[in-house]
Amino acid sequence: MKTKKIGFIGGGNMAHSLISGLIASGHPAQQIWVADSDQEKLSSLASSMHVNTSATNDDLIAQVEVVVLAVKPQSIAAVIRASKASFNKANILLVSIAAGINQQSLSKWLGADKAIVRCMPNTPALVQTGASGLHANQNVTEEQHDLAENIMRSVGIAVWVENEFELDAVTAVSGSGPAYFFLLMEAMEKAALELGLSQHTAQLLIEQTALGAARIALESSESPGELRKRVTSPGGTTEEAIKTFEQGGFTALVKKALQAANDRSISLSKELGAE
Ligand SMILES: NC(=O)C1=CN([C@@H]2O[C@H](COP(=O)(O)OP(=O)(O)OC[C@H]3O[C@@H](n4cnc5c(N)ncnc54)[C@H](O)[C@@H]3O)[C@@H](O)[C@H]2O)C=CC1
Ligand SMILES: O=C(O)[C@@H]1CCC=N1
Repeated sequence: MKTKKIGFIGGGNMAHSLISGLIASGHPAQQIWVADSDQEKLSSLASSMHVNTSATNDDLIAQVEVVVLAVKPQSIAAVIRASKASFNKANILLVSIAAGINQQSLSKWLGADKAIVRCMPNTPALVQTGASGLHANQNVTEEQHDLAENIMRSVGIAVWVENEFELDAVTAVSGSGPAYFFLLMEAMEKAALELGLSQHTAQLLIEQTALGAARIALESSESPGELRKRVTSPGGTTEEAIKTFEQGGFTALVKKALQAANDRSISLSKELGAE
């Protein structure tokens, strides 16, 4: 995998996370190409990460064996259509990370015989703690399947889903998921300031607590519910906080929020997909 040439069309937030993670995991920067219509962004990416840059998307496609399409969902159709001739190159694999753009649309724009992996990563790839869901179409060879998995594995965990619709749920759970935890951290920080802690102390305690909770959940065989009970002493402080969360409809609200993200992934595919 280390010898594979990987190209990123779009060098924004998610490409930055993936490229940083790839380099940190040992993938040579010289084997990575980036193209971005924003020249300033491209230059800053090249100088901070020492990756190759391509003047155009077509130049990039000519250089690499796998293209990770990392532009906004609204730009996917135009980007693929504009480079369709370049994508005709043999044995090229397209990995799309766009939310809500389905295999059917990608195949229509690119060609029904093309190898496509639809993937939903997340930004913790930046620190090699990413979580990705992947789905391959029928044209993806075993080697390409392993290649896509290896790229995502080098920046975290990678899970294949059998049914493509599961990627809408993956998007709602882990694609958008980091933002939910950040929202909770933001809210906790505001509350901590009101309780009299300094910003520095509050931030330090909250970040370490989030890390500790995630590590215990990962390393323990107990469920989050059981782990929560271990913190919750009868008649104690946690019980009061949990009661307050539930009185405010916390669990129901989380369900509603994830459903909304899942539904947005589906509606994006209708709004932006090929007819
Ligand atoms: N940000 C996130 O947490 C996640 C994002 N995604 C998906 O990743 C994709 C990219 O998202 P972000 O990185 O957040 O967006 P972004 O806006 O930070 O990056 C997109 C980049 O594409 C460039 N671009 C636009 N048109 C282009 C073109 N024609 N050719 C080459 N480059 C072009 C822009 O200049 C920009 O640098 C989206 O489709 C999104 O759904 C998936 C998982 C998580
Ligand atoms: O918000 C979005 O649409 C993208 C996809 C998952 C995370 N960010």
